[in-house]
Amino acid sequence: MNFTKMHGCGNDYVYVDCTKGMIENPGEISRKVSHRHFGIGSDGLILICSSDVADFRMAMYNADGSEGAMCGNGIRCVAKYVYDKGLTDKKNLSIETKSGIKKLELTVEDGKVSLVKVNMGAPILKSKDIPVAVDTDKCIDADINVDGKVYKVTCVSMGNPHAVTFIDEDVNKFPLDKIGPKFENHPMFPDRVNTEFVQVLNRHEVNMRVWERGSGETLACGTGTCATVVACVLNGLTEDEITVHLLGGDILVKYDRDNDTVWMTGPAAIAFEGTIEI
Ligand SMILES: N[C@@H](CCC[C@H](N)C(=O)O)C(=O)O
Repeated sequence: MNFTKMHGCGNDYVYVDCTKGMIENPGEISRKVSHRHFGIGSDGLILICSSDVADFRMAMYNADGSEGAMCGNGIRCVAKYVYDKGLTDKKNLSIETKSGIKKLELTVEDGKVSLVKVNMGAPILKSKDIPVAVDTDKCIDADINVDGKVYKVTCVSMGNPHAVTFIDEDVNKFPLDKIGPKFENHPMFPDRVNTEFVQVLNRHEVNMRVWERGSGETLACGTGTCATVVACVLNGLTEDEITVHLLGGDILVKYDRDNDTVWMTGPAAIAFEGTIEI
């Protein structure tokens, strides 16, 4: 199988061009290629497919083989892949995902995509649609007891479920590997959850670390940055356009409340290419 290893702010996936034919058992292949010691090493697998309703279709799988409906860093990399490799010459693309069709604007420098702006659509706030098992219509600044400690969470779906947790301490010192899995598998989240731990720096910047459903700690999460900015705005903590600092780089997110639309802008990069026997 030919592959291209790409990343958006260090959130790395193995990308496979399936425009001429699908691969079988993508979940199993994702588990295999993602392994950092016995595989290629990645946060999961992303398939680039043809679409009947958009320019391309993206299918994404986490490192544990589960399928995700949307991937913010992944969709920017798909845009770079199809443009840089000449599968399209369009700088305005539509990409079908399991959470709908997303529109993207590509910035091209020296013939290569450097930055991608994505219309991520409207955030989903209704508890039952995220899903979050609480008896309130929305889950904003709600208490959650994890490992004997009460945290405040705001839950948002950007096509996939996120629990945004604001913390006062230095996010880099937070014991994510211990607490992250407890959020992911907490009974409040029937489909498991991606959790963002967020330290607000000022009204224009936050630091964020993420524990992703199905992949563990990653260096960045695009949908997670969008959920974070929506949560920041809903809790009155920041302006509606802010920079999210992640372990792997920065992403700019704007929550346009008037049009109930989230915009995400960030980089996409190719790390290396190769062939693997599967
Ligand atoms: N890294 C992603 C999100 C990937 C999917 C997630 N782990 C899930 O299961 O929902 C991003 O950049 O958005």
